[in-house]
Amino acid sequence: MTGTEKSMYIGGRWLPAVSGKTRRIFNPFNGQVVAEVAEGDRDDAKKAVNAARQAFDSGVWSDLPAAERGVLLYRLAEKIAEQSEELARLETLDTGKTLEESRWDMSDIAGIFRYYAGLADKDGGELIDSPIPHSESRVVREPVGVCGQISPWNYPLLQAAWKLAPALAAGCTVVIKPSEITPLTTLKITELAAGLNFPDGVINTVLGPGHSVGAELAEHPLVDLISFTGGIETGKTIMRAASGNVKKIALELGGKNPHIIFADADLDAALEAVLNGVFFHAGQICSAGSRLMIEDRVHDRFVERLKSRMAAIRLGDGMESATQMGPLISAEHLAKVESYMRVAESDGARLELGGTRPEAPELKDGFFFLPTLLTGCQGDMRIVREEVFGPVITVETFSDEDEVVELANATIYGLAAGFWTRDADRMHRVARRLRFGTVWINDFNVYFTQAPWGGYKQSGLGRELGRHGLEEYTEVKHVFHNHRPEPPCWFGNS
Ligand SMILES: NC(=O)c1ccc[n+]([C@@H]2O[C@H](COP(=O)([O-])OP(=O)(O)OC[C@H]3O[C@@H](n4cnc5c(N)ncnc54)[C@H](O)[C@@H]3O)[C@@H](O)[C@H]2O)c1
Ligand SMILES: C[N+](C)(C)CC=O
Repeated sequence: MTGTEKSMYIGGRWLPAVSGKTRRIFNPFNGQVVAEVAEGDRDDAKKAVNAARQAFDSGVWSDLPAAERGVLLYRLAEKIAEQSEELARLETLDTGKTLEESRWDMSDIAGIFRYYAGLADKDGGELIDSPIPHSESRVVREPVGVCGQISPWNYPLLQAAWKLAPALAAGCTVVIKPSEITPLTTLKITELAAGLNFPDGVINTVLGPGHSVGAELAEHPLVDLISFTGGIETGKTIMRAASGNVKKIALELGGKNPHIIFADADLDAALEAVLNGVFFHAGQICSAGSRLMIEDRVHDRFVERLKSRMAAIRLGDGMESATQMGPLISAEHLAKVESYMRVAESDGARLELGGTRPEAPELKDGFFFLPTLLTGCQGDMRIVREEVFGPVITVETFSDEDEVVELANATIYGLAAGFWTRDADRMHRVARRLRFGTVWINDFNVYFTQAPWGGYKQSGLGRELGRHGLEEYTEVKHVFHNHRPEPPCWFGNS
């Protein structure tokens, strides 16, 4: 690690925490310390907000022609692409996910910055057909202002990029806070950005816990928008905190995502999608298809095949090319996933596979949990209703379309859902009826920069990615210009 990677970046300077505290960052594969970083608190967050406020109000970024902002974002994208292998390795060290997954993320991330670099100058506003003679009516989009951005540990840099790129393209200034346990790649791209000509105070990176640094960003009266990705309960806390100055809020929260297999589906392709849908990053994905719903006519056959494929998944060090699934993020999270096995058992679910930590001696120092399959599940079981965020699949059966749509929609979540069928009419019917922000037909867990991402119901507010992701960071202003003002005489003549 270099000196700068240990500090926070505030107002164009690398700074230690005001308190002088630091935090150790661990590799979830073996529990070894991989870095030590500054551990900020509310004072550091306040400094960063003030720097972002000053930069925004000075117009040094927001008044720049959007095309020029785009050029800088494009340069940052190129730096990310050049350094993608180092970034991917850092992400794997920090999260335990396989290097192959981290490489995909990094390639996506460079693309996200390129996309918003290109979009920055594409919205020149809109002329409205004014009903008032001799007047002009225009609608323009302007940057919201200072944005607090809080990201989670499962996709540290990807989720940060979904926030940073559109906010900067829109002309906002930002204070980003990565998860306290996975700050390394966010620090690294801050370093890359610092090497370019972003004006001081436009990008500020603060480190530290959610309950202090994150809470300060959510509460601070000089922050105009808070964008958060993480758990539902934290999202609710942030909504409450943001109400003090009626901040704009963007929330990307959890999911419990149905993956529906109709009997007429291409079952070979569906089986692969079920595996990808849950066992990427050991199931620590907001859109994991952990709630599998199989039509009863094909249930037994599908479950047997799934079980044997799951049993063959190779666990190990994300850095090794043979590894297919890495560890969970931490000992605490492992304990939480494990505790769900007792919940499942008392709910009456049948354990078909896994359900414990692996016994292999080479995995003993990591936070591993075996790929786990639970059958005989019902929609009202806690194991089906709650987000486990681990390598765990629950299986329910159904016998017709109405039944499965009703069951799938009976959840507080609404992030994503997918279904497999060869029936074209059913594709339209079911896609329309599922109440989720993303619906996949004959696929699962597909997301890309050009299409919006976000949740219905308690899975969130607002959208990231695509043009919608840029609009989140703008205010809409109506400018009315009367070219021939005449006295209205409403109150008589003077
Ligand atoms: N919808 C999506 O696109 C999406 C993407 C990734 C992750 N997620 C969700 O994220 C969750 C896992 O991430 P996590 O465990 O890091 O979530 P988390 O809610 O515990 O933490 C997320 C971030 O919020 C901060 N935080 C915690 N308490 C805070 C508070 N009181 N005020 C302000 N900030 C606070 C944390 O420090 C961290 O940076 C899962 O529920 C997952 O589904 C959703
Ligand atoms: C949004 N996504 C799928 C990249 C990560 C969710 O945890």
